[in-house]
Amino acid sequence: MSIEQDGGVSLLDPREMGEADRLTIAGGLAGVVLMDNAGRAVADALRRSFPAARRIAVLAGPGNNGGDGYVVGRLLREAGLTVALFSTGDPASLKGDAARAAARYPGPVEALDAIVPGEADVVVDALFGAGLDRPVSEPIAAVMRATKAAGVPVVAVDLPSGVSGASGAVLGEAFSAALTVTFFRRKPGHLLQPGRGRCGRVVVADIGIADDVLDTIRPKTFANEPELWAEARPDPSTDGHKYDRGHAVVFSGGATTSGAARLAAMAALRAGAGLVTVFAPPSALMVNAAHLTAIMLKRCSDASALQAALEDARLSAFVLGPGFGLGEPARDYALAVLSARRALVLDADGITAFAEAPETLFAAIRAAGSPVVLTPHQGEFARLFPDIAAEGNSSKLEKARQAAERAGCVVVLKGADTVIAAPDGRAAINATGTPYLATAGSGDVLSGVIAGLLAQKTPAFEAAAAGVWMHGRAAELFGPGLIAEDLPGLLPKVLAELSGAT
Ligand SMILES: NC(=O)C1=CN([C@@H]2O[C@H](COP(=O)(O)OP(=O)(O)OC[C@H]3O[C@@H](n4cnc5c(N)ncnc54)[C@H](OP(=O)(O)O)[C@@H]3O)[C@@H](O)[C@H]2O)[C@@H](O)CC1
Ligand SMILES: [K+]
Repeated sequence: MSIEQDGGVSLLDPREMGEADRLTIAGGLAGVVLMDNAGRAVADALRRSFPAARRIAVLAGPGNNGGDGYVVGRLLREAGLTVALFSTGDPASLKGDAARAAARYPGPVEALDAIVPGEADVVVDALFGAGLDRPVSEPIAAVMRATKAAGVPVVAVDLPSGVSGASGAVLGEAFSAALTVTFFRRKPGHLLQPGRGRCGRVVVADIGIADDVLDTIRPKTFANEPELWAEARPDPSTDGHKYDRGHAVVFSGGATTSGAARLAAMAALRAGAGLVTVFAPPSALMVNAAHLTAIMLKRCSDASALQAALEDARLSAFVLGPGFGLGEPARDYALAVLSARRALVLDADGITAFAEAPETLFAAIRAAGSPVVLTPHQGEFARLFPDIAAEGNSSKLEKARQAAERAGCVVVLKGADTVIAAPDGRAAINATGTPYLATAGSGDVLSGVIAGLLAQKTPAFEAAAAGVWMHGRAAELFGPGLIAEDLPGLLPKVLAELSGAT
């Protein structure tokens, strides 16, 4: 059994992980063996990451996460390290596998508040894992604060204590780990913020749970990584005609706000659309003409002109919103594209334009049945889904899922941990990108990339997920000083990476 499991892209919430555990035990592997394997994986990862560490403090909680801690303590002692173990309660009150692990621990068990964190080279956090269900309160929180203040590196078992595995929320006090060792598959809390920022490096350990338990569990939450959508990506076959790669259309706003459409159009072209046209109102024709070369330009003065243009069935994917302006034209154009059953990316003003009448939009999306992707940031999301946004207890993952189900289309809820959700319940959490992506026009580029993939017939969920990943990866390749204009030009490098990798 190797320590590091490939992990795969599936993410398991605590309930699903419990099922993986039960299925494995029902298949004949004892729970105590799973716990032993978990503890061994943590001990090994710790020794590899901190080879010079000699004095280890283990903080053990009241459940099975604490049980893992007793195993770690025992194995590190056997390896010749100096281990002190501090427990939240009387070890005699532990149950099941944790009680058995504690019984095999060969050293003294001290009270939690006896710890002097500065005397340890590494602290093992085995307080709470998947079972955390309420904020960490005093006196445990005080010990966590003292440990943090001492600046000793923390190795977290499964999750940094205080981080919810399901939502990434910080419940009360939480550790910031240097290394987190989790088991079988990552959990949503390892990717959703603020949890992701508390995990440090995440290692996924093989503890003997077979991959085929996933056939029964059928997880619907994923890390947004190429494995998730590699097969759905357009086939860049060499002998195709440009029309085989689709024709994307981006609607331009007026003369002074037309740059956003050009950013989206360039991104759609770089993402592989065969042709891209900017549809511009008469006032913005000249400024667009002055800036566009490979991208075509067409006058579109009102909804009836658009209706006429939609007669051309080759126009396959549309972007509406970037710099477009609010009000009636935005609504009319979106509804016209939907009634012509074309793929649509609705962003920015295109989303806000439906703030007063979201049901009109959702009904049109359902009637169209064509691929539709909404790309709101938090503020735009709250305009379209005010009740879902205001729900204090639901995670970003749940919010995006509920919104996708209600709207009947793919929803990309943007941020440092962008969530892409489909109406069938699938959701992916993205981790590519840098803080430099928070720059003017960055969202316009994203909508263009997604439209470029939709134009090539990539299904909506995969197009949105791949687009978000590629957008973030482009930013990573550029680094500091990024502006939105840089992003489309970086897409060829990203595509080359993907072709090499998949
Ligand atoms: N599943 C698997 O495949 C495997 C799982 N394994 C390991 O098991 C871990 C999950 O174990 P778990 O379910 O016992 O939960 P865990 O995180 O120990 O916490 C539960 C305890 O904490 C308590 N409690 C909760 N919140 C609290 C708070 N704020 N403040 C105070 N107390 C609080 C709660 O108390 P109660 O609510 O009953 O009062 C209960 O006693 C998992 O993370 C992994 O490390 C591995 O061994 C191998 C295979
Ligand atoms: K922990």
